[in-house]
Amino acid sequence: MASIHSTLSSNTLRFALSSFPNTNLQPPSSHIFFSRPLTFKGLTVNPKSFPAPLKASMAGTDNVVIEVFEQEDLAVSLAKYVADLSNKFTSERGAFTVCLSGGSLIKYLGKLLEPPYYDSLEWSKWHVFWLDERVVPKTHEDSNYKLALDGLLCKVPIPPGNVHAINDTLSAEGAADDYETCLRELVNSSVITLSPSSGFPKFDLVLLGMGPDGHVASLFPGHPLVQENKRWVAFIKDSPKPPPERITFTFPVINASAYAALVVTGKGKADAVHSVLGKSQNSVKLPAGLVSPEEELKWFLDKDAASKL
Ligand SMILES: O=C(O)[C@H](O)[C@@H](O)[C@H](O)[C@H](O)COP(=O)(O)O
Repeated sequence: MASIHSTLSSNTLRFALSSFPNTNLQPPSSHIFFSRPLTFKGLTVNPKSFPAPLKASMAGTDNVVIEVFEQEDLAVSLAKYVADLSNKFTSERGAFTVCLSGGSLIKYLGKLLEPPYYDSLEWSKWHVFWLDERVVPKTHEDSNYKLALDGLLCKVPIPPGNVHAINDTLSAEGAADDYETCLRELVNSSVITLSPSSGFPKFDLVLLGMGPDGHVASLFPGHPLVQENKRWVAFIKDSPKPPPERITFTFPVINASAYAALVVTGKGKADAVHSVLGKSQNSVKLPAGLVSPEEELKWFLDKDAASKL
C-alpha cells in the first residue's frame, strides 16, 4: 500500500480503486492498467505512474485484467493477446480452441492478418467455434459465421475441418442439439478438454463482445437462459437483439474456459461497463458481470466505453 501511495497521486488511486467496491490490495491478482495516458473526469492517468500490477479483487472473479485503450491501440493489444495464447496452447497441447462472438469483435481481430502474426501463428492447429450464432443460412448477412469468414477466416490457413459452424439447415432447437453433439465428439477426440472442476468443455479462449444492455453471447439480462446450468449449448427464440432465433453457449461453458476476453467499445456501452465494473454494481448482475473463466478474464475497453468508470 505504501508503495502505491508513493507512486500514484491520491486522486489517481481513488479513481482506480473506486472501480472496485470490493477492492483488496493484497492478492488475488487483478490488474488495472492503461496503455497510454488517459483523461478521466479531468484526471490524467499515466500508465507509467501505476505500479505493475496494481492488485485488486472483484467479487466472484479472482483474476481480472482491465485495460483501457486509445481506439487504435486496442486491436494491436488484442492481436498480441490472442497470439500469445495461440502460441501457449499450440506448444503445450498441439491445438488452440478459440470461440468467437458476432458484432464488432471480428473487426478488432483484423491485426492478426498483419505481421508478425499472420506468418508466425500456427493456424493449422486452430479450432474455431462460435459462442453464439444466429439461426440463419451461413450466407445470410446476419450470420456470425459469414461475418467471421469474410473478415478473418477466409484470409488465414485454418483447415476447413477445424472451423466448427452450426448446421444451418436445422431449427434453433435442432442446431443447438447438433452443436452440443459436435462439441461432445471433439471432447472424445481430445480436441476440446473438459474442466476437471466443472465437467464442462474447457475452451482455451473465448472472445466476447458486450451489448449496451450488458448481454454477452446470446445471454440477455433477465432471460431464463442466463440461469441454464446443464446444457452446453442452448437455443433462444425471443432474443431482444435481432434476429430472434439463436443458439448460445451457456454460462457454465463460458466460465469453464481457460481465458476470456471481453472487447467493449463505444459510448453506448459506458453505462453497462459502469454497472459491471463501477462503484455501484447492480444487485442483479448483468450477464457480462457473470463472466468468470478459470484462468483470466481480460477486458479490452476503449476510452468511450470506460468513460463512466
Ligand atoms: O451475435 C451477436 O449478436 C453477438 O455475439 C453479440 O453477443 C455481440 O457480441 C454483442 O452484441 C456485441 O456486439 P457489438 O460489439 O457489435 O456491439
